[in-house]
Amino acid sequence: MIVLENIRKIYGSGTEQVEALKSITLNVKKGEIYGVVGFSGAGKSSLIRCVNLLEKPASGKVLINGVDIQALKPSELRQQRKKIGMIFQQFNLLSSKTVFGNVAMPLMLDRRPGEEIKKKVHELLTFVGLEDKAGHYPEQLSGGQKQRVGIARALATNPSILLCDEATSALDPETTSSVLALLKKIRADYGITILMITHEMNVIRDICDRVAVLDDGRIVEEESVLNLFSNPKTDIAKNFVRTVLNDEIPVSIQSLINEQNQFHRIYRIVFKGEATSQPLLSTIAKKFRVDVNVLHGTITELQGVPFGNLVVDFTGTAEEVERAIFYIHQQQVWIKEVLPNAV
Ligand SMILES: Nc1ncnc2c1ncn2[C@@H]1O[C@H](COP(=O)(O)OP(=O)(O)OP(=O)(O)O)[C@@H](O)[C@H]1O
Repeated sequence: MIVLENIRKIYGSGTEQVEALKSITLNVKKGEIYGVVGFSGAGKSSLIRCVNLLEKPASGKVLINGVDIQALKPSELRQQRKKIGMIFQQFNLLSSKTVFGNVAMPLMLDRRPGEEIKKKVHELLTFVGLEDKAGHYPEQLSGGQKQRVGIARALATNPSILLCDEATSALDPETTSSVLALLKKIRADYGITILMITHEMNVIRDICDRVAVLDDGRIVEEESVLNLFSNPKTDIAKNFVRTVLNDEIPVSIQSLINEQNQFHRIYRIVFKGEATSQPLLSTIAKKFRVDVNVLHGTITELQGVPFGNLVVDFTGTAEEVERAIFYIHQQQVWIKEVLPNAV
């Protein structure tokens, strides 16, 4: 659906040159919600703007539905761009136009008949829940309402792709949730493929299927959201995951970790999906001669799948603890000993 092949983006020239994207390759599938997360300056805006050629790559290919859009004539590119909607952090609404006028704008530029425009704008405003705000001006709207207008406008030309440029970064948490729910509905109702850039890992957790971690112009990790959250590999991905899943072990527990011995050992257990509903720890306590004590943990939901991260203290003979650990491995549950200074 969206394929980027070895995209490089360079700003400036000579000694002032900045290589914002260093050979980016990614493939967003039809109907997918794909997130790119990175800190400020990582290259997120450059990346998303290369998808509709608002920025021209220095080299590499951009394929949309198999079409190399850099090879299109200007008129063909204009047609192609109608299939790629975009929403922005600062909404980019025209303050001199009403809500109706803003949503109608792409259709007017496309010279559609007035009746068709009226019908379509009404349909879109109903879809985003703003049918009663058609005559209002942007300054009379809240941030969340402005973004809904931005979304309605982006959908006006029936795009197959929606690009979201930090679409919720200017919104409070509750409004963010409602805008994310609307984006999910767009995918469900219209089958639109969504590519979003964000620095907020909670956005990735709540809505994306897959995620790429961008650092200094490179994708350093790409995974399903479930896999990235359960087993981030790079330090930067670990830091992003920590911003929403607090898996750091509290200082009060650190001393217990340092005092571990062969009868008293501490493990981190990561449960995914069905494993979270199994009474694993009570089974262990019954099946083996070990005491199990949960020291710390969180349980959340990722992509509709329950996900748990627990720090557990096992007490028993070394042999019994090993048997219990072996049993946990057999249940397809991830478990690893927490060693002093390795938390
Ligand atoms: N027009 C420009 N001219 C020169 N350098 C630029 C330009 N736009 C971006 N850059 C540089 O390219 C790099 C990537 O910037 P980009 O805006 O893509 O990152 P970002 O991850 O979106 O950051 P932020 O979240 O702060 O917007 C940065 O070093 C930035 O300074």
